[in-house]
Amino acid sequence: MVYISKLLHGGKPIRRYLRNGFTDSLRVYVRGGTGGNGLPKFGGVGGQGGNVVVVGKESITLDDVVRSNKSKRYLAGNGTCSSHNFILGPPGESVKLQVPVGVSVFTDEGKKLGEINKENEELIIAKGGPGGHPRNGFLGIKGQCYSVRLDLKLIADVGLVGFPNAGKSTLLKAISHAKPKIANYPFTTVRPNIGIVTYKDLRQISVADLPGLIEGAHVNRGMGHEFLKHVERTQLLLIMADINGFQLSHQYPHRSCLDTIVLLNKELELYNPELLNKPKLMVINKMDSISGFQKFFEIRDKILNLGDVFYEYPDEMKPEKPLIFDDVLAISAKEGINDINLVKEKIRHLLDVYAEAKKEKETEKSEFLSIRESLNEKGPKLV
Ligand SMILES: Nc1nc2c(ncn2[C@@H]2O[C@H](COP(=O)(O)OP(=O)(O)OP(=O)(O)O)[C@@H](O)[C@H]2O)c(=O)[nH]1
Repeated sequence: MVYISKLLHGGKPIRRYLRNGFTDSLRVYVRGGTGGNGLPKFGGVGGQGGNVVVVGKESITLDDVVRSNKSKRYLAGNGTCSSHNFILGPPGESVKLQVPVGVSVFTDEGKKLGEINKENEELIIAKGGPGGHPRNGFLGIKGQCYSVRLDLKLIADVGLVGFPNAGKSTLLKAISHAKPKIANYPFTTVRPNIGIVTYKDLRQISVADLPGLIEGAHVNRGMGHEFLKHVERTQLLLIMADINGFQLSHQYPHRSCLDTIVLLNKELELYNPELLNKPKLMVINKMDSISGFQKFFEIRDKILNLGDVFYEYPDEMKPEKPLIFDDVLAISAKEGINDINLVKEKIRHLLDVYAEAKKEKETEKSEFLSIRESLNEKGPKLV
């Protein structure tokens, strides 16, 4: 079975967090080793303290990291002091901490130490101290020590974003084999769900369904922006809205479908304006509702030229830059079997078109570089 799933996924193992529930943040304590003391009498230099290094692994989750070391402390070995037998003290042993691919490492002050994007990629997160030598009075120096946060961002191809109750989980269930929780109340989805969409030619595309966003998410209303980090690495944003709009409860105003799209535009922009540059597919759901199509045709052009309607909104709701969609689809995730196929095909088409464009751009860039290199070789020599 594992072999078959590996085969279907193009020979690569399917990331474990794509199959299971997962922890997406973990705090651990790390300490680099202390350098060994030098030997003044002979000018001996102490060994360097070992480092704490994170190493990327596709096949593990942050839960595995906890299970493998419940203390969550990673202490590298100290360097050996210089001695008669070893004038240059041997270095301390480095500690390797395996983490899932997609992890970024931050200090408690929020400084980013780096990220792991590939299998076996390594990053030193706590350096060992130098050994004692003449310039530091032959006294070994302590290594770096602090707590760090391992922050996992999903690496899914498509990210589903929308207000609560828009039907994101229903769509995910319909297009993939995922089994998300579906209910007629907001915030049914409290953590990201991942589904794998399989096409007839066995190509597989991963889709992440994120908890619903609401207006004011940037000030932590609803689930806040916490989950938006997971769409940063997706290639395509699938933005979903309910044709009937959304109302959190009776105390809150009812927002029309167009309002929710403008508000999503605003929240995405406040989180990270670069998200607006990603390819985007707009899906309007619940078209089986009464006068669904009539409502859709009233707003279709406005969705495609979103910037033109901003003047109708108060300043606090107005985004700086409009979302520009590659396409707008009107579907019923619950009733429309053909609609589901249409969404699947559209996702595939857009991913293929953008992958092709990216490839062409890279080829152009490398051709340009090689032309420049050859011109440099043959061009007039500047003295
Ligand atoms: N009429 C109709 N109802 C739908 C459709 N799609 C989803 N629903 C219903 O809308 C409700 C919310 O659906 P979900 O899929 O849980 O919505 P969600 O966007 O994942 O919601 P959160 O988890 O709160 O973010 C459920 O009662 C669904 O049955 C549709 O196409 N038509």
